[in-house]
Amino acid sequence: MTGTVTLQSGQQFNGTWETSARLAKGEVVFFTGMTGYQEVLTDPSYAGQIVAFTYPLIGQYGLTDAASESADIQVAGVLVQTLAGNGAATDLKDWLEQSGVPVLSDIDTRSLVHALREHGDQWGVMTSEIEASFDGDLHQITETVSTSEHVRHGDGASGHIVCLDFGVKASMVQAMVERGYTVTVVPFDTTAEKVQALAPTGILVSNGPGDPRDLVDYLDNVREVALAYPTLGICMGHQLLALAFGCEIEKQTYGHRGSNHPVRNVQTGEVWMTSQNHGYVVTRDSLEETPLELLFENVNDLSVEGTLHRTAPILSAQFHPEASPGPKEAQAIFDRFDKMIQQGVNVYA
Ligand SMILES: NC(=O)CC[C@H](N)C(=O)O
Repeated sequence: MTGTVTLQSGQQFNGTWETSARLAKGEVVFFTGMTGYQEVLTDPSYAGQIVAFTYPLIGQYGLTDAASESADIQVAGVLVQTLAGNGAATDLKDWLEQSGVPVLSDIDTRSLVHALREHGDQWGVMTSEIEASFDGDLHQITETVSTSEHVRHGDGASGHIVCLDFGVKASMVQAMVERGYTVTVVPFDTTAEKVQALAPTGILVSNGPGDPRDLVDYLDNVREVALAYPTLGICMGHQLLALAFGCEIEKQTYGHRGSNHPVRNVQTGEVWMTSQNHGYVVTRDSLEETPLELLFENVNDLSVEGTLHRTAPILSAQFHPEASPGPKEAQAIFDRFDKMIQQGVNVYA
């Protein structure tokens, strides 16, 4: 059966409709990593987006429990050149079918990515044999991906990290559990008072889907919590900390989504190859006259990749140090956070 993805620019790409769900709407973005489709599909940061994979063969190494970043597939739809079955019980197509996620294969992903790079990431509709309009828009979906209750991970004695969950990836929590921490994941809107009642020694402000500017109502709370304890913000968490301390955010023409984005530490000159997944960025000029200073920059486009608070132990990264998928060399961020916590600053202590 044939199917089509139509971009808001009017461009259409035809392919083979692979699953029974007939319709998907969402922002169409592209991921450039050669591997990691399971991690991408289950990363809550992609919730509501239609993801095009630029690597032409997707599904060929099956699925493993350990590679899922959350319990379910999060993306709204999938665009691939070749959907490869692996002939085993862990078949990507079967899983997408069971999850009700529409998939188009035989898409000319190279042309599609050219279109997105020219016109920008944009709203799109995937359909087969039905008419569909472009109604709807990207809305804030944090509530749908954040935990509704406190969830504890690990029981390490290094300290207690409270994670404000804007759509956290499992491997981000795991990175701190591996460093001997107990991590409690709490709803994104948990007040500073309730966070304090959990007696944290550090705060993790997580990744997540959507436009951080839609979360203005929560910025005062994020700032209050961050100023009280050593804090690490990753991706959405980094963007929210930046907004909370007075920086500005803009939408990129097309996001950074892949496993080979080079990032330079401007203090040491060291360059890491990083995993990334974002469509918004902190504007570099807006750092001036805020308490945040630039710590990391993107080697390709010089965009802001991370900050340090000038006086408080607050560290943030636009990239994903937990990788999953991608190279692990930026894991040093978690070691630095560990060190910040061990040096210990807690305004309530
Ligand atoms: N991975 C993330 O946390 C993404 C943050 C934000 N939704 C963006 O696209 O920029």
